Amino acid sequence: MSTTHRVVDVVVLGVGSGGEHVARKLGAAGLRVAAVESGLVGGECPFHGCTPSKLIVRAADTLAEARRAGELGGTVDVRASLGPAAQRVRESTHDWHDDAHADSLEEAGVRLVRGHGRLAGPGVVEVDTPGGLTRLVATRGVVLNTGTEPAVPPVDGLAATPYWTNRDVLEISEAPRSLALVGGGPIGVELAQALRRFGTQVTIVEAAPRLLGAEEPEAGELLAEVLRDEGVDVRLGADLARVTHDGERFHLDVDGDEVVVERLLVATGRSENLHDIGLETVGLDPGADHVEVDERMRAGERLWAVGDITGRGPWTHVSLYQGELAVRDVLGDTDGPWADYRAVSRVTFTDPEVGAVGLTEAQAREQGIDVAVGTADIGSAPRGWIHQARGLVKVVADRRSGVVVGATTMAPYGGEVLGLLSTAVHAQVPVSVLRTMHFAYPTFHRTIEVALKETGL
Ligand SMILES: Cc1cc2nc3c(=O)[nH]c(=O)nc-3n(C[C@H](O)[C@H](O)[C@H](O)COP(=O)(O)OP(=O)(O)OC[C@H]3O[C@@H](n4cnc5c(N)ncnc54)[C@H](O)[C@@H]3O)c2cc1C
Ligand SMILES: NC(=O)c1ccc[n+]([C@@H]2O[C@H](COP(=O)([O-])OP(=O)(O)OC[C@H]3O[C@@H](n4cnc5c(N)ncnc54)[C@H](O)[C@@H]3O)[C@@H](O)[C@H]2O)c1
Repeated sequence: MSTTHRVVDVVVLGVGSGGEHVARKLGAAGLRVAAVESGLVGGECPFHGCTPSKLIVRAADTLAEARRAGELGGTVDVRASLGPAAQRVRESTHDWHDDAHADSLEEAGVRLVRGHGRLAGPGVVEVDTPGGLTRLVATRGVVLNTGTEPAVPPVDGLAATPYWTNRDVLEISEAPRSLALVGGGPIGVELAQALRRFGTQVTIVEAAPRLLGAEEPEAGELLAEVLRDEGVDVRLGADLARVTHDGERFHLDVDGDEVVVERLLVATGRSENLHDIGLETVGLDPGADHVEVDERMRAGERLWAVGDITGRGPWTHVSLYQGELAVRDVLGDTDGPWADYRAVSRVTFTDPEVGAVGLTEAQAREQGIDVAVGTADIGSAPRGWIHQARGLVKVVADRRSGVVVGATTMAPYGGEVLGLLSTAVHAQVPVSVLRTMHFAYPTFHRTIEVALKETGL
C-alpha cells in the first residue's frame, strides 16, 4: 500500500473532549491542523459517557419524583419505560454517528484523518487509514488526547461471557429485568439507581468497603443507604470469584453466594490508551499509567497531552480546561495563569447528587494540612426537611490559612449547590468571609453556613 505524506502545523492524535476543542480552536486560528481519530470524533463523553448516562438519569429521576406524588400531592400512576430516554439518547448521539462533530471540525478547517495513529518520533504521526499509511509531519507539534477504554478485571470466567461495559449499556432501549454491576464507582452508582428506577433488579458488587471510594466516606456510606432503601442489593467488600454464562443468564460467585442475573455490567475503572501510540519513539514509557505534563500541558519535544491520559482528573471539564491551556501554549499566548488543579470539581449524578471540589479530608491530612472539618446534615435543615431530602455538606479547611481546601455537597442538585464552595476553594476565600455571607432562606446551600460554623474558624 502507498504512503501519503502531509505537512501540517499541528496533529491532534485522538479526538475526545479536549482534542476536539484543541483541533477546532487551532483550526479556527488559521493553523493547518490534522485530527486523527480511530473511533467516534468527540470520544466517550457524548456517545458513551456523560450525555447518554445523564439522559437516562434525568428520566429516572422524574419517575422517582412521580412516585412521591402519592405521599405529597395526589396520585400518579407510574409505568416506567426506558423508551423515551433511549430515544433521546439516540437523538443526542445521532444513532452513534459522529457527522456533527466531524463537520464542525471541517468547518474550522481541520483535516480529519480516520484510523489508528501512532507517534513516529517528535512531531510525526503515522496513521493506518483504510487507504494505506498516512504520515503526518507537524511543524509545531502533536497534541495527544487518546483517552481511555473500560478496564476489565481478571475475574475467573468473565472474559468468556457476554458482559456489558458502559458502551453497551448506554445503547439499550429496554431496561433489563435484572442486572449486576461490578464496581461501585460513579458509573456503577449512577446506572444502578437509574435502572432500579426503571424497574430493574440491581445488585452492586464492589470490592472496596464503600461506594464512591475516591470521595468522602460519609458520602459513600449515605449513598449505600439510599440505594438499599430503593431496593438495590449493595454488596461491599465483595469478592467476585467467578462468572459464568449459561446462554441466558449470568451466574456470579460473590463471597460464596450465587447471584443470577440477566445482564452484567462491568464498571471497574478505565485503562489509558497509551500502549500502542508510539510513546517509545519520543522517549516516553508506553507502559506508564499516564503521560506526565507540565503546567502548559507539555509532555516532551513538540508534544502536548490533554484529558484522562494525563491523570489529573478523569472528567470532561478537566480535558476541556487542559485543551484550552494547550491551545494557548501552541499559539504562544503567555498571558494568564497555567494549570491549577486545587479546585477541580466533580459530580456524581445520583439522587441525591454527590458534588465535590478540591481535597477530601484524608487527602488534606496526607498533604500535612492542619485540617478543620465542618459537617452538616441536609435533611435536618429547613429546605431539606421540606423536600424530605437526604444528604450532607462537608467542608475541609486549612486551619493555618483559614481557607476551604475541599468540600462535598450531597443533596438534591448537589452539583449545583457545590458552585459556591468551588468558588471558595478556587479564589481562596477565607472561612471568616464566607461566614458573613447572606444564605437565602430556605435553600439547600444554606446548610453550607452550618458546616462552615462547625469548622470553628
Ligand atoms: C459512563 C460514563 C459517564 C461519564 N460521565 C461523566 C460526567 O458526567 N461528567 C464528566 O465530567 N465526565 C464523565 N465521564 C468521563 C468523561 O467521559 C471523560 O473524562 C472524557 O470523555 C474525557 O476524555 P478524553 O478527552 O481524555 O478522551 P476520550 O473521550 O476518551 O476520547 C479519546 C479519543 O481518542 C481516540 N483514540 C484513542 N487512541 C487512538 C489512536 N491511537 N488513534 C486515533 N484515535 C485514538 C478514541 O477513539 C477516542 O475517540 C464519564 C465517563 C463514562 C464512561
Ligand atoms: N459523573 C461523573 O463525572 C462520572 C460518571 C461516570 C463515570 N465517570 C468517570 O468514568 C471513569 C470510570 O468510572 P468507573 O465507575 O468505572 O471507575 P472508578 O475507577 O471510579 O470505580 C471503579 C470501582 O470498581 C471497583 N472494582 C474494581 N475492580 C473490582 C472487582 N474486581 N470487583 C468489584 N469491584 C471492583 C473499584 O473498587 C471502584 O470502586 C471514572 O474516571 C469516572 O470519574 C464520571
